[in-house]
Amino acid sequence: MSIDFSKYIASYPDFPEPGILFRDISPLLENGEVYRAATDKIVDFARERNVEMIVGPEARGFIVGCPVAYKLGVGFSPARKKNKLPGETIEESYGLEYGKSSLYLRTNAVKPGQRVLVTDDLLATGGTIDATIRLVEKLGGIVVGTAFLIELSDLKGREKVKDYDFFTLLKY
Ligand SMILES: O=P(O)(O)OC[C@H]1O[C@H](OP(=O)(O)OP(=O)(O)O)[C@H](O)[C@@H]1O
Ligand SMILES: Nc1ncnc2[nH]cnc12
Repeated sequence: MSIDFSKYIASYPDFPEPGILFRDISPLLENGEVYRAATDKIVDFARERNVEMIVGPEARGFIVGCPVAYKLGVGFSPARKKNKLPGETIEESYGLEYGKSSLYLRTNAVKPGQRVLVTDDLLATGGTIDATIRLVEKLGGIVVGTAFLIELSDLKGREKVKDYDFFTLLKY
């Protein structure tokens, strides 16, 4: 039976600020069968690319990337926001649909030449995924794919990841 994943995305106008139509993945996550089916699609995408490591940005990139890492038996390293990661880290800053921020990755997170999948829940302007990719590449990792649950096409984030294999479950 094929699942209509769009039925499990909730939309909230003017959240977290006026003018933003927030696409919430919570209903998808709250349904075990649907969360697993969505994860399995990304697992298939990752298997075809011999992924050895997954990196996802805080916070929703963890929700998408961790179950894929578990299923593949590969590692997951979180790209975190300011003052969250101890030890030696590298930093990349980026702009958002709302706001500006920085992401940090442990300098040992990825080995040079490692095949890395970058995951997040949603691609909007592409700032977050671009910063995450830059972190991985700074450490010598090879980004073999980017995977999302949702792409917001109007915001043209796809242009930021045009050089990478791309997977999205849903497009708006
Ligand atoms: O393509 P972009 O324009 O960069 O936007 C997409 C990013 O924005 C959201 O995260 P947010 O920064 O709101 O953080 P959160 O996951 O901690 O809620 C979302 O989870 C993506 O990571
Ligand atoms: N419209 C949106 N909905 C949910 N998360 C987002 N992150 C950036 N833009 C977003």
